[in-house]
Amino acid sequence: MKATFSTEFWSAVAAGWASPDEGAARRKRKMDYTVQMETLDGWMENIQLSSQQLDVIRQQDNRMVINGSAGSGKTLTLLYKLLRAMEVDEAGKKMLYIAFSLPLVQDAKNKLAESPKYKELSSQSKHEVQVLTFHELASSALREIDPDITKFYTNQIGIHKRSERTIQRTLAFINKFMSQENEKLPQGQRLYQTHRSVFFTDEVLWMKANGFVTEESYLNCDRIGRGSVPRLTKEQRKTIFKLFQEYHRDRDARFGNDRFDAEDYAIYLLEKISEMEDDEKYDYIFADEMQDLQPMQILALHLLCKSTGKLILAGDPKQRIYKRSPVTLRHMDIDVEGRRTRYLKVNHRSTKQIMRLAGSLDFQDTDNDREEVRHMSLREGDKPLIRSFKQDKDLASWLVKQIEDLCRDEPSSRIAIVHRFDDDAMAVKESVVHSELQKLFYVRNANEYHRFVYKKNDRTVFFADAFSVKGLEFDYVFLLHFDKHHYPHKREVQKVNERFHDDRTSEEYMKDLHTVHNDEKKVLYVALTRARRKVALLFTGDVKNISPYVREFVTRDYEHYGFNKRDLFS
Ligand SMILES: Nc1ncnc2c1ncn2[C@@H]1O[C@H](COP(=O)(O)OP(=O)(O)OP(=O)(O)O)[C@@H](O)[C@H]1O
Repeated sequence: MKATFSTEFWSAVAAGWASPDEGAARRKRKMDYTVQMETLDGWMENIQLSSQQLDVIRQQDNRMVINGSAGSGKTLTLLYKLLRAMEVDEAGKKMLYIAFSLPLVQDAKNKLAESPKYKELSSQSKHEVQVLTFHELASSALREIDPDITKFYTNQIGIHKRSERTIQRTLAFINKFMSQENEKLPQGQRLYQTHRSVFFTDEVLWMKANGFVTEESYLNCDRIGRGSVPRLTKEQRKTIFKLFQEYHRDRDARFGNDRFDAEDYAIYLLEKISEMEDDEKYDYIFADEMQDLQPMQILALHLLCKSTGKLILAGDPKQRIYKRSPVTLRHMDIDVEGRRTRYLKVNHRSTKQIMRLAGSLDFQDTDNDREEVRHMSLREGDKPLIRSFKQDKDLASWLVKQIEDLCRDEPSSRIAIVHRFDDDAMAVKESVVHSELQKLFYVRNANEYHRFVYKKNDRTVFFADAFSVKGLEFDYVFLLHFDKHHYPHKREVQKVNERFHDDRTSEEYMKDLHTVHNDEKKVLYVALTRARRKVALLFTGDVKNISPYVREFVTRDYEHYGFNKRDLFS
């Protein structure tokens, strides 16, 4: 495979997002009446599907989106759709279930393994069923391109978790260019100093995530998701595109079989799909957490379906915690208009009190052009608690006591401490809370989630960052860092401030800052909605240190301790 992306194929993609499945995707919705009266009881233990979930499971469209708030049963419904396809379809079908991360793959596999229906159906070996992350799926295509390739990504890598390898090599490349070549360019094509470093890395990966890998498509694209500063003129875009090509040539020459960036996976998979015969493709693809799949990944899944195949996407735009994109499903010719997009409205995970608090966070979802759908929760519970502590050690001893009590009174409950150290392993290790917890409990990270099987007196707590708890659920969530440095995360605010230097009054600055707040509130929303029974938001310092997002909560919706609610608004 050449370093440059094949112009012919990618121009066709960018021009019309043409799909061989055009006819099939427009096919009329058909209800399968044969099992319409079934309730599918007993397929999974302790699950009685709602009529709305049943309706979605029975729906037969070739392209479908299952939308719904956190905890509304999207994953469950998707798994049931897989089970139902296994039951009703004639033998020999190829079925693929895509989960967002390795822990979620394992979680889906566990749920299937525990399902009496799956046990029955898989023992018949009627179909070929795979459960994979997107990267696991795509790495097989890359192996064909280069059998000597040594390293593979198997997990989804998003904007906040760039691979170090990719960052280092893009930075080295752009820094060399800026110091040696930039000045030699004609004035208009020269890049600004602000185009170096992280800007270039993000631009390259964004281009690949959205399929802007030919000059024409890149020069004409709408740079949604890239912020307004630093500006990039059309002439400068030409420079960036040349660098984009040179970066790949340079990378391939220097890194050989260790050359792929995570965003290349979808691109190469798409090129491979364009050479595939229909019968090599899948009859069914079910993809969860679609809001965080990149456009090229969704396009690859769409094209990886047989012409008569089905692609079912499940997701919640409110939980999108990675970058926005100019490429929509419509651009990709994935027709999910009308009843092909279904909303699950009842929350089966969190209590009314948790959802009320999380639901009052005010953020927009620019991709969600549909009217807001109201959701309801079934269970009542305690109000969330917001609590301040003088110092970390006070917070740690309170937390230890709470967890001690829970381990004694409700030994089978799952407990998570959700932090914002993100990928900073050193910060985790050095944190007072983490070291105090380690003295008394088994502290596990999110990757170990699927391996957690309750044993009496197990004393397990999960200590995980707000990104890696995505898609997981716990009975109790203790959210650390509910302060102004972490919600919004100061790293994200700093990035915007650095881009604008002293000019923090411009409209563009306000727009980019607004985007940061929007994304950070989604991170908080995801973390809060992991809790089934109760959530506590904790911070240290006085009330001035609290996260500004506290003001979006209705004061009667939470208990508080250590500060006065009136001081929040003074
Ligand atoms: N009909 C039901 N009966 C009992 N439990 C249910 C039902 N539907 C969903 N649940 C449970 O509710 C919880 C949330 O379901 P699920 O994980 O499928 O939601 P989700 O919409 O995918 O959530 P998220 O967007 O946060 O990942 C799970 O524990 C699931 O088993």
